[in-house]
Amino acid sequence: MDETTTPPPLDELLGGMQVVALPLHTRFRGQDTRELALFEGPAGWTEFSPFIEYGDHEAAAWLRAAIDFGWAPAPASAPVPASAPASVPTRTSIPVNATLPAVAPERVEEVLAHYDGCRTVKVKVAERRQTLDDDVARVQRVRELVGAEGRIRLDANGAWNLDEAEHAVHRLAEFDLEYLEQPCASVDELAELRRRIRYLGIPVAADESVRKADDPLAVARAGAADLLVVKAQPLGGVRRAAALVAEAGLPAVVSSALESSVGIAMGAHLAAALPELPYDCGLATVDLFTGDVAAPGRSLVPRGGSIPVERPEVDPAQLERWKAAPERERWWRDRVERVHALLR
Ligand SMILES: O=C(O)CCC(=O)C1=CC=C[C@@H](O)[C@@H]1C(=O)O
Ligand SMILES: [Mg+2]
Repeated sequence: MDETTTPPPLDELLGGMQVVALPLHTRFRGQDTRELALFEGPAGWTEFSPFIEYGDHEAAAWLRAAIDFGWAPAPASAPVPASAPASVPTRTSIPVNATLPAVAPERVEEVLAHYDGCRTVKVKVAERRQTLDDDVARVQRVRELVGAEGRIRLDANGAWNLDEAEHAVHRLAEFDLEYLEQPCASVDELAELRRRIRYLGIPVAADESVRKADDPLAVARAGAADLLVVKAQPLGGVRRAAALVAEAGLPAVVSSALESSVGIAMGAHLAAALPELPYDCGLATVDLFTGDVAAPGRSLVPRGGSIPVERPEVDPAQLERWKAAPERERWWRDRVERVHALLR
């Protein structure tokens, strides 16, 4: 636990907990609905949303992050660790990318229309039960739509082996790629792929090798990535993630964990605190939902390609509208109780 944020008692956490199930307009990560828990702490609303299949040990970092964002004292009075950059935001808005699930080319235009003014598109590739031809058709359609000035990055979620990744890059390089996110699963494979495709000049980004690793700095130390994708919740919160970026010494892209506007605000505060932000951030994913917990018109969705660095006001009517079923709420209460016990 960050020494500045002692976990509140369990009763205090559970007392104000709200569990919602937000529908997605397009299937993402094999899911049509995103379940998440919200708490209202003294510093404001905060989110705890490890994916359903994650175990308690992995979920502990997500709870630390939620507590840090909802219970940390105001930045001005907080004694932050020397290794962490100031948590006072240095930016007031964050440029963001559109996130395109692995849809058929016919649907690309409709999905991208949700993202107002985004010049960068992250395209999901290497989806199960799809082929490289499907990826090529999707990326080709994106390039047609964004024009020569648009930026295209790909995310394979570690699904390719080394040779598949090398082959895929050869097929997809003609579409002028900004970077390749987690093309292979292991740090060794990333390092070797990076060596093999260096002549193409396409950077390799690490995502799962940071957020799901026992040692999130190992990929940077191994020289296996050109940049890191960092997510506030899995890395234990804004301050811990910012300290990790500083220690890694690599450029970073802040990305969402498919959160409501409350969790996205946590990501926006992380992006605002980083000294350098050379890439658009993956924080536009509220646009993948058909509902949110913020009041209508107040969601953290891009306007003109950016989101503001602010805590959205949570709307009781939206909490009621998207309230999870009672058995799912019980499931989340049990989870919070178990994970809270791990923090002590
Ligand atoms: O980075 C983005 O553009 C959006 C966020 C995003 O892609 C993800 C959010 C949540 C879970 C992940 O499978 C996925 C990712 O792999 O980056
Ligand atoms: Mg990723």
